[in-house]
Amino acid sequence: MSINKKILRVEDLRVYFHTKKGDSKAVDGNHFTMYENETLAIVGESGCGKSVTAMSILGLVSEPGEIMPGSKIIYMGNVDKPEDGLNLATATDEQLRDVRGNEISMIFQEPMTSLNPVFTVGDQIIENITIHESVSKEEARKRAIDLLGQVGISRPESIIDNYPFQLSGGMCQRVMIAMALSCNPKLLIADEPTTALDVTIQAQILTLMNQLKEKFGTSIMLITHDLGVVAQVADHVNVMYAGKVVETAPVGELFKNPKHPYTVGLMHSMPSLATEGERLAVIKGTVPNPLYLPKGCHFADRCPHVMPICREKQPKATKIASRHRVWCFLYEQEEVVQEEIVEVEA
Ligand SMILES: Nc1ncnc2c1ncn2[C@@H]1O[C@H](COP(=O)(O)OP(=O)(O)OP(=O)(O)O)[C@@H](O)[C@H]1O
Repeated sequence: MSINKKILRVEDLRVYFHTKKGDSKAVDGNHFTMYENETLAIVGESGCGKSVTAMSILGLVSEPGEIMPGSKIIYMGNVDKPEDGLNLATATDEQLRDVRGNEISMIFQEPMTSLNPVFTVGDQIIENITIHESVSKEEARKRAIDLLGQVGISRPESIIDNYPFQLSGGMCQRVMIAMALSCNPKLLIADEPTTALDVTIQAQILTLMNQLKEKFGTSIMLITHDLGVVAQVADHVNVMYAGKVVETAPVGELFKNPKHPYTVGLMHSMPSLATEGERLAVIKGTVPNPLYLPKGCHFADRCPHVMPICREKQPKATKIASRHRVWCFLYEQEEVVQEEIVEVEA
């Protein structure tokens, strides 16, 4: 199987919020790689660090948050030295501004609140285009109409002059996607882009995102807590728990052969995956407070297979199959390759 070009490599990403009570370790040692033309879903319960991971990539972590020294977020799109990449964790404000919007765009959960209510959708898309490129207003308007058409809005030449409140939630999310795509980003980060929409519109937006990925070769990071959404659109999945990726795998492989007890628990709590008549399982206990993370595996207190070693130290990555890794002591005893730094390749 040929693998696309790498676009982002995250190594040992730690993001701490320095609070009066101590350091809240929102992200605590994340590793992953993203590829062109691939949708990576980041899945996990509320508070596990999905959004903070995305904000760090965009350089949007603000005080009291800090991307800790040693963290690497290597972006390999259009940068001066693609072979070295640009470390977004240590980039200057100017470099970050340049990457944001031009190279990496983001769409958020609430399309209505992300759009400015006092400007027409056209004004907002046109402004986004003209900030990043030197094109005339007429040319930018033409592009905006074209983009609105591409995201499935009918009569784009009239909708362009509407205000956000004149459009439905699903239409607003399409406008947000058009805006995010207006500068041909290499990487699109979508943070729960469909949670505020009803189920039919959700499906349409997810299909649209997949079509756009194919068409533009964009790499998409999709943040969600919904495994149904993951199954529908992801190529690859990172399962996060309490600030860390605990399992990473191609989507088919993850659903067929989940390894981490947390991944298995998540799957058993998903209605469409439970066998008929089977009661939905709930993962007992709660996510640890990021102020007081345990010394060993963060999932130990909730794990049905917990062993003494799990409370003593953190597991390393174990290779299960091509691009499938798990961080769990259950598998460290198997004869498989273990790695300190994970470059998830074939
Ligand atoms: N400004 C802040 N100050 C202190 N802690 C913060 C701040 N922002 C986020 N956190 C903490 O970081 C942790 C991770 O939050 P994050 O929003 O990334 O979770 P998430 O997985 O995206 O959850 P959700 O699905 O609910 O959005 C949480 O424990 C949260 O309380």
